[in-house]
Amino acid sequence: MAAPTSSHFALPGWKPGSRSGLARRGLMLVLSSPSGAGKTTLSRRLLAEDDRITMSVSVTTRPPRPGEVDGKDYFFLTPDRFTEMRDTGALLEHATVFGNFYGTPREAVEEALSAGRDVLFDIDWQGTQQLDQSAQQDLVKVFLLPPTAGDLEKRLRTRAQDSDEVVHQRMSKASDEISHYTEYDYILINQDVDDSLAKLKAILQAERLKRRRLTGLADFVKDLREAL
Ligand SMILES: Nc1ncnc2c1ncn2[C@@H]1O[C@H](COP(=O)(O)OP(=O)(O)OP(=O)(O)O)[C@@H](O)[C@H]1O
Ligand SMILES: Nc1nc2c(ncn2[C@@H]2O[C@H](COP(=O)(O)O)[C@@H](O)[C@H]2O)c(=O)[nH]1
Repeated sequence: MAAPTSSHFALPGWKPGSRSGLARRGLMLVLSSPSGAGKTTLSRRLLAEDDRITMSVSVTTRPPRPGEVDGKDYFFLTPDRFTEMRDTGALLEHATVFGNFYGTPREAVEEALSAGRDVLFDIDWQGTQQLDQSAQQDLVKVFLLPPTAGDLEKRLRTRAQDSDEVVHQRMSKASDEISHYTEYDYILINQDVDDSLAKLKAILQAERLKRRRLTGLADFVKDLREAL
């Protein structure tokens, strides 16, 4: 496992390779919300400010929006290719959302986690339920709410990347999506992006310090106690 590089989980006295080195398996930070509440916006900000978290790039059969880049925003697949990945177990979770297929490629996530990196997911409640069954201990689930229904519609419209029909379809599903908020650990009302980002970073920092996530802690404490 890679040596920890941040003071967030390197205790005082930690030296690379030393017995008291603390490492941890990465955690899986899930963001869900009704469409347009701000997951993509917050994810980009978090990724720009935290170099220990990696985005899970989903596969989808939805067509690219203007400006979206294949391999960065999504891997855009044909339905046949998506089905092949799903049927060969290459997806950690998958769901049909707004009539398109979406899924999380397994390999990249497993590699990142075992290297001690955290992974950020922008997925819906169906995918979150599936991850909860397979990776409950690693999962941190955050649900974003818009401040008002009017704000949500305005955000979908000002994003200006979807047709009126698509905006209408997404608004009509928002209430159902929101009904799943009770399945999440944390709720952020995304009024102000800077404020939401600060809260998201605080959640991440606290979750990284959870005792059960730290490997090597028992040895560290043993060494410490022996030296007393
Ligand atoms: N706190 C905020 N205040 C005002 N506008 C916001 C806020 N957060 C995001 N937005 C804007 O709302 C629009 C939708 O945001 P974004 O694309 O991040 O939503 P999303 O949850 O990722 O949507 P989807 O589920 O459809 O992918 C964007 O134009 C974004 O700039
Ligand atoms: N279960 C999954 N849901 C996903 C995945 N990737 C994205 N999504 C969710 O789909 C909707 C629509 O996204 P959009 O980019 O078309 O606006 C949104 O709720 C995403 O969170 C995935 O891999 N699995």
